[in-house]
Amino acid sequence: MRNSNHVSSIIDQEIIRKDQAKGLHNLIYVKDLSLWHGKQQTLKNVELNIRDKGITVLLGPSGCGKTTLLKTFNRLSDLYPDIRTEGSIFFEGKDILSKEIDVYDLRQKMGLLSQRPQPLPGTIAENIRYALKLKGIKAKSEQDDRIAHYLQKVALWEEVKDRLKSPAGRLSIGQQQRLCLARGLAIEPRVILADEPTSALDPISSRKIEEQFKELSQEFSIVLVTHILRQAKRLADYVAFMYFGEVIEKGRPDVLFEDPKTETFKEYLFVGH
Ligand SMILES: Nc1ncnc2c1ncn2[C@@H]1O[C@H](COP(=O)(O)OP(=O)(O)OP(=O)(O)O)[C@@H](O)[C@H]1O
Repeated sequence: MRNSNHVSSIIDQEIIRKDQAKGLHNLIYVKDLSLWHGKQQTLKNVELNIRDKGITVLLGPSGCGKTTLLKTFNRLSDLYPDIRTEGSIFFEGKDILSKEIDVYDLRQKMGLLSQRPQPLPGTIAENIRYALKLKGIKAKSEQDDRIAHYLQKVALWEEVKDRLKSPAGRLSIGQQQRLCLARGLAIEPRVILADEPTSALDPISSRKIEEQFKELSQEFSIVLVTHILRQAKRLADYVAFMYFGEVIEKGRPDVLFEDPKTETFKEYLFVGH
């Protein structure tokens, strides 16, 4: 990852001051971000602000770089040795691409919900208890209270309260995804990064996840990757449309969907993915 220094946070403070003067509250600022996988450039000069609270949707056809962008937010991109970046991502006054960043801390603040639910081996309760232990919550009674709290928060409590000690793997895929969301919330993130979180789910389970996202967006910033146009229309407070590694249109959904500027986005809307 690229090196950076305190100049980043000075720039960040200036941008924040300007935004606040305009009544905007942004949490993440992506500035001129480019990313290469080896020789292939996957992200090209991305400029994007992620709102503080609400749902920012990264929309676009397969292979346009949505997941890659999402993974740079919690530095999961570090896992690939041939990745090189230029540009910055400002979050809480720091450039998260800089070497000085505590990646462990960053990943706690930027929780990731992946396409396929990935429950831990063990029981339903243990899945959340694990996250609570990571947060340093040791007392069993407090852990139990919080397990109930987070399962309620994802509307799973009524379905599982009598079988908390049964294996998480026995839940339906939709329930597993809500359990993973509850486990992520137990870490108390600031941002929820969701990579096509409903793609493995049936329509009813998908709708439940969408409802949870709407509720959670009052409290958290959610960055949602999807290529489903209808889902973007249902959920987005802000949309970035990506194409071949570039953000080519962005803005409020009412404006963006009603008045697309580029032929590419018009065609995407017309085909209606
Ligand atoms: N680890 C990697 N090594 C090399 N190339 C990669 C790697 N990860 C992604 N790519 C390439 O980067 C490009 C963007 O992929 P990415 O997964 O970010 O797209 P996407 O918009 O999320 O697509 P989808 O909707 O299909 O998941 C693709 O050309 C992909 O092949």
